[in-house]
Amino acid sequence: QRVNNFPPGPPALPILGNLLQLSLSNPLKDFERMKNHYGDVYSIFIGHRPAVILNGLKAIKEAIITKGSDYAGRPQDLFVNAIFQGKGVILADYGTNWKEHRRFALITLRNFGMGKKSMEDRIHEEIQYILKTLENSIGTTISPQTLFHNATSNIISQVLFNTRFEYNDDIITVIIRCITEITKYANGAWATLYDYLPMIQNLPLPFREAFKSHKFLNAISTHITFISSMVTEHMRNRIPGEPKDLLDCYLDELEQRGADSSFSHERLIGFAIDLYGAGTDTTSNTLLTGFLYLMCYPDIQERCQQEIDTMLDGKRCASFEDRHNMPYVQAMIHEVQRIANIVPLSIFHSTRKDTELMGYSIPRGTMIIENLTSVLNEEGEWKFPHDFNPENFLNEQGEFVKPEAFMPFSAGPRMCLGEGLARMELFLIMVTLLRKYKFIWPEDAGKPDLTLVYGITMTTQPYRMRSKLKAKIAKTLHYYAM
Ligand code: HEM
Repeated sequence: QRVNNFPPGPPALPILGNLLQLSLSNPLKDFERMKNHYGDVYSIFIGHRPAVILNGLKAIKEAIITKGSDYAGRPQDLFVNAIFQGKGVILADYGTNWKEHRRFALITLRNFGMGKKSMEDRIHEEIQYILKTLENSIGTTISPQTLFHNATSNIISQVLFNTRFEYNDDIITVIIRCITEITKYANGAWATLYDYLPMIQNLPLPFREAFKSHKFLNAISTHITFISSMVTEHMRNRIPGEPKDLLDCYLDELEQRGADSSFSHERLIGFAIDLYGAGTDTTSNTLLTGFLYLMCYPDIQERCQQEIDTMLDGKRCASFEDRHNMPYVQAMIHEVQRIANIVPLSIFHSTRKDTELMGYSIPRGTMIIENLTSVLNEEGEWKFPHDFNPENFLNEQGEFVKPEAFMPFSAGPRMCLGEGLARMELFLIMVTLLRKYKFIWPEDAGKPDLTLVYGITMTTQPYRMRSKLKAKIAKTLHYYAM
């Protein structure tokens, strides 16, 4: 039963709630259908538990920005909580642990060079490996999935562990596969069933055994083992007071704070798992969507390249500051992020007290699902809500403008804390690659399929791409080989 003045929604069945009205493999269309029927704020029942779905800029803004503190909790009784046990920052509920770890992450990432030269250097170093891989693929086609996942994983790995891995390294290949599986399984059919019907956790064998040996749990335990080994290695080899990476900084902080803070070795593992996973899968999937669209829209690719060539003329490499002189490229990258819709339902929030939204009453502890998809393609907020068109981010003078409805990183107190790093990576990687290569959809690859695959993060269908040295670059190759 919906309590008085609770947002409306479809009638729910006993035990199952609205389970039968949602596709377990991709509920995005069902959410949109319900929005058209019940309005921007509606509710569904996940088993016996109510959840409120927020759609559109107005409702989402009121909740997570205007009343941000009321909506900044995280549900603590989902499948993913049972697995990760609230040790990191992403799933941690509002409170001292989350606040201290979030603050520490933001400060440390900034000190490691967010917006500063050193982070740019690290990203440029990794770009050299991407360029080498592309160089070796000339005359043939490559699958960019592994390439971009390896590159973004190495960038965050440098920040966390001061380590990078070769692209054919066996360990990292497994770890990246685990991360991509986790983001698909964590809100896939199995996890959703567990959340809808928590009683399945207590069913007798062999069901539980089958569940325990499921690929998802294997992926998580491999990932945890990898991060734990990194932490152990840092504890053994670090020089106190001389941090080389974020793990060292954390261990220094732990020593200074002593036993009664929220910092601990165990929490460090959860924290590093979160940053590593969130830092890898999101940025790489955005790049994958970006290059797929640039191949499908060669005119947009070419216009970006013209701007890049003009603005970087005589410069050895791009710097993040250059974005201010490249309105079209900026617009293209933001448009890629809008279309890529990387985290379509954000990470679920929860209310911290009884509150209100658009006239409805929302009790404390209600699960809140921010439907970011509904804002990123909201009619009335975009010039071309359903097309890929960088004009969505350009004003009549051709200047770059960022509409309020651009929120792929969400907003408010729980907003993505890796935004700065992600934006720098996207800009430097896309600009450097587009400066040197033209990307072409292989003639024998059939028609490109732009349908994205649903998960906590959206991914493209696997595809192959052909890269060709740009004519101007081909002539001056020696310059870049320096
Ligand atoms: C294009 C890239 C990225 C996108 C689209 C993205 C998007 C998001 C979104 C939508 C959230 C949920 C915010 C909320 O609950 O309201 C989030 C949270 C988070 N992201 Fe990102 N992210 C990206 C890159 C990164 C990177 C590179 C890192 C690591 C440095 C990172 C670390 C995190 C963390 C730790 C949280 C949890 C914040 C909290 O609960 O306080 N993300 N991100």
